[in-house]
Amino acid sequence: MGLPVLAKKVKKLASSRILNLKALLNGENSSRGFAKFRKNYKLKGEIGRGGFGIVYRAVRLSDEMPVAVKFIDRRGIKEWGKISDEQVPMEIVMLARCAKIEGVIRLLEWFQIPEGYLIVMERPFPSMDMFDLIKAHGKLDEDIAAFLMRQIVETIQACAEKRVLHRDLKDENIVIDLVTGETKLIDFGAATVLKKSHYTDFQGTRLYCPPEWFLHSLYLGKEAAVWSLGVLLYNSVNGRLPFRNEKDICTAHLLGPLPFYSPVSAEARDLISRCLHFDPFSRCSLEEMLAHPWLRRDRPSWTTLATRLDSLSSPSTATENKENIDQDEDHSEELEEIADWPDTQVKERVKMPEQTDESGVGSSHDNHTDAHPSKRECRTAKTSLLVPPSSQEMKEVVSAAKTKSSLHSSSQPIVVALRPRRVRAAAPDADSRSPPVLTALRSALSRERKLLTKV
Ligand SMILES: Nc1ncnc2c1ncn2[C@@H]1O[C@H](COP(=O)(O)OP(=O)(O)OP(=O)(O)O)[C@@H](O)[C@H]1O
Repeated sequence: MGLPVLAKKVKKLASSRILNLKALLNGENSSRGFAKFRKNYKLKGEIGRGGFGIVYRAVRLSDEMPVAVKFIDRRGIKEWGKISDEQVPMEIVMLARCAKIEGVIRLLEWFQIPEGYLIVMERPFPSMDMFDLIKAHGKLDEDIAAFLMRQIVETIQACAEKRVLHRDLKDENIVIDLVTGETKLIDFGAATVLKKSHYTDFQGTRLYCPPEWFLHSLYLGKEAAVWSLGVLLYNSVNGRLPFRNEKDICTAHLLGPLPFYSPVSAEARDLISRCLHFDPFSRCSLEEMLAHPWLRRDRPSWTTLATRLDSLSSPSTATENKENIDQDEDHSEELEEIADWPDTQVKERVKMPEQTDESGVGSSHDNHTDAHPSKRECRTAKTSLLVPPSSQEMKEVVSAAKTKSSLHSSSQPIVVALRPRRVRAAAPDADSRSPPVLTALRSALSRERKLLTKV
């Protein structure tokens, strides 16, 4: 059985198992951990899901605080750690270590149930993840990208000081508070203790992964993080990822500078190229990133930037993305009985299998130039099922790319990267022409007004 087929089967299996947990959450199999959870929180709809977990929107009953609840399946937990002598998933240990870091989502508490763990986190309201923000606008205005990136780099640096390495930096894992513009790093499912020596395991997202992993099956923590930040930055200002697969990641440097598909300032290009340096020892450091003029430059406030976001939204993108904003309308009655939901109504963030060759190596023809973006909208987000290519395969790729680079004409774009696609249930919407950020803010304000009148 080929790897992609195997990966699909495992994901399908995991996903069908996760769906059965709706029954568990409604008390049919209720355990002590969950009974305690039910007493304090009210579960609402689903926000997203990955290979071994689902994230739900919920509220804390004592003060109506919006929270997010992540269920992680015990069988998908790869690394464990300890908190006061209790064995818990590393995800919880790492989140707890970062509790005081502004740019990291705040862990409120966790519950153990026989099937896994429920992690309760703060949920900025209204919020949107960076993937949805980029998707809503095609790409980000450089002021907005820099405003967000500066916070993200500072957060990664603060995590490093706590000896936490996130290992899955990507647009989907950055939640943006739409009122303040603050970024919150989420999903510490691949995180581990930051060490000085190299790592030989990886569970993050492969399109954000540095070449040394594919070439040598090892990487250094901070150097790999800087690479991922470079991918994120390129993605923000371009609206697409720089690399399509491992082959692109390992050989793009042989083919000249990365192509840009929209006007991007020389300063931004410079920072991107410093982060995406093939040699990890020549890559810039986190400190150098923060000292770079593109990140240091004074930028307008979030209030100004948010209006720019709205004026950029076309009615169609606004319609498509309005549903992705966490608006927290009170659907509590209909959402309480999650088990009754037909699966088609669940707002899915299903990861589609990538349509390029999965291993990314050894393909006989390179299709950088003849790529049809429409054919490659999908990607597999997690690399957990990815086996590193053999060194023989990589040698073939590198030698093929060297031959190609001598033939390469600079007038041809060499990398056509894909935008990931997520499947979502379409929601009927009366106010579909409002730009998403504005609509979310309006709804937040009206909710606040309602609360004030109650008082
Ligand atoms: N605390 C939060 N506040 C708001 N939204 C959140 C929060 N946590 C998660 N989300 C939303 O849920 C989505 C999935 O969360 P998360 O990445 O933690 O799940 P996952 O199961 O690990 O997914 P993946 O397998 O893709 O990494 C995020 O992209 C984000 O949009």
